[in-house]
Amino acid sequence: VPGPLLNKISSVPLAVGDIFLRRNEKIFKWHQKYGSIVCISPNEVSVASIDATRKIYSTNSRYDKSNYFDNFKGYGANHSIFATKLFEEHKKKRKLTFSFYQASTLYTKTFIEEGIRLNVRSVLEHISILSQNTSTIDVYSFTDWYAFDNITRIVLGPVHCSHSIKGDSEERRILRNLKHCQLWGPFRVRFPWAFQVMTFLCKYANIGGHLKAELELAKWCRDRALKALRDIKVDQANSYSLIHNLLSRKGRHKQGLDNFSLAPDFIEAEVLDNINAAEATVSVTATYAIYYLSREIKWQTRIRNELLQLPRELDGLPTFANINKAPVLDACLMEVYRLKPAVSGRAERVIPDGGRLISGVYLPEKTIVSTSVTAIHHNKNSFTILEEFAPQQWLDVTSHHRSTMETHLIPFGYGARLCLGKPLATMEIKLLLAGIYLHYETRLSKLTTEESMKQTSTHDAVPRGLNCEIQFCGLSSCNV
Ligand code: HEM
Repeated sequence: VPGPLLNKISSVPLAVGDIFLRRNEKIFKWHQKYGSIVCISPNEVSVASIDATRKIYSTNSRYDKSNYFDNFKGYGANHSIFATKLFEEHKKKRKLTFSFYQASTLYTKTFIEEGIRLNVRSVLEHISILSQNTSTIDVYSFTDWYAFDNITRIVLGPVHCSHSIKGDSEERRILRNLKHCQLWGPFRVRFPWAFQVMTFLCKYANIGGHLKAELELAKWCRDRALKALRDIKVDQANSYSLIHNLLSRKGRHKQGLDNFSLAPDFIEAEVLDNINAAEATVSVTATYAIYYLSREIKWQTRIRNELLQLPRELDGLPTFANINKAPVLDACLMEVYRLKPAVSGRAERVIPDGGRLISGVYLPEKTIVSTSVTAIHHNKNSFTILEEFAPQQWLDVTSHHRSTMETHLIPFGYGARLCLGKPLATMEIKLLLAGIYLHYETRLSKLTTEESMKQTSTHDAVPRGLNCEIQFCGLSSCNV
């Protein structure tokens, strides 16, 4: 396999990339130098073509996930859908929540849209109050609360969900600590023992409280899930939530599923995993969207003009069905997905028995392979503008070229394990951006720099500065 000689005999170069949170950048540079398949570490290979991606991730290929996903075991031995490594076991489990998260379900349940719209209103109130007293607002905080409140409502139901946008709370503290914890994630994965020792020492020195954030979130989720499980009446038609959905399947032996997968332990693991999967990714993406739009005012103006043409509901927002069809907003989001995919780059799979031929190179069984999302998103045969935020390339394009671009846009993964939350994430982000840009013009604060917004290769690819200060100007006072 092509690649730097050192990578073939030592994992140090990749480990350095991990520790300095630059894994994705490093792998992309190796691709630029050595081509579409590179050795990134002994027994680890990265690919940068859609053909290879299809071979690795498609349903027919049946590759298992790597041991990296053991880091996401929910509680003890319980593997959620995301963390289940074996192809066949995953296939069975995925059926449990697949239909719940499909666009055809989510986009037709008024309960879901209503809940998200309420949270958009809460964000707008938060901005309105803060902008009277401060000149800039940290967008990365409220997008985080927003994403958390949305997913907890969908997973736990309206009674047991969080309300972190509404006021300072235990949840806000946990979320703040989780962000800091992200920066330690790659170190924890590389050196689990060193991380444990560090956590132990920090506990005694009474510092580094954020290192426990994942445990705190797990406890929070378990407490709420247990309450929700106790309170839910399965026959109650209007208690729509993931927990309700999983419980109402229990005992029905639908689709030949094993009973074990519906044990309360599995449900708890799934609750934690879905909350984890949805909170940071949506928040990071929405934050980068507001960042780019604040840098390029002309695009927020175009979004606003487009939204102003749409009929509004009583809460002042157009329906999601209409917002979702707005082309400029869509093009801007596509560019954010392309430039700042909220993923670690570690969608690792294991080459099955007998080995496989990938990109013309034979890879022996048990080799770990993954696609470099950064390399695919910077493919010059698919995208005309590579480095800049360029929504126009999604608008001024033939349908044939657009479909090539869409094939090369993979922030939600690919194939058999494509993100289950893609429709939900898109709905949340578009409704939030519509709410903000119908009421405010946003500008970059001097505190927000390219350096502070540099994307790290942490599990959810957070911005290095862990905040994003933005100026909000109410439209009437801005004369927009
Ligand atoms: C912009 C936001 C999001 C991004 C960029 C994103 C990205 C991803 C990616 C890349 C994967 C595949 C990982 C792999 O193949 O190893 C994935 C899986 C998953 N995501 Fe998301 N995600 C987002 C939002 C969400 C939301 C809102 C949910 C809500 C529940 C969610 C739930 C899941 C689940 C359950 C899986 C596991 C699917 C499986 O293994 O079958 N994600 N996500």
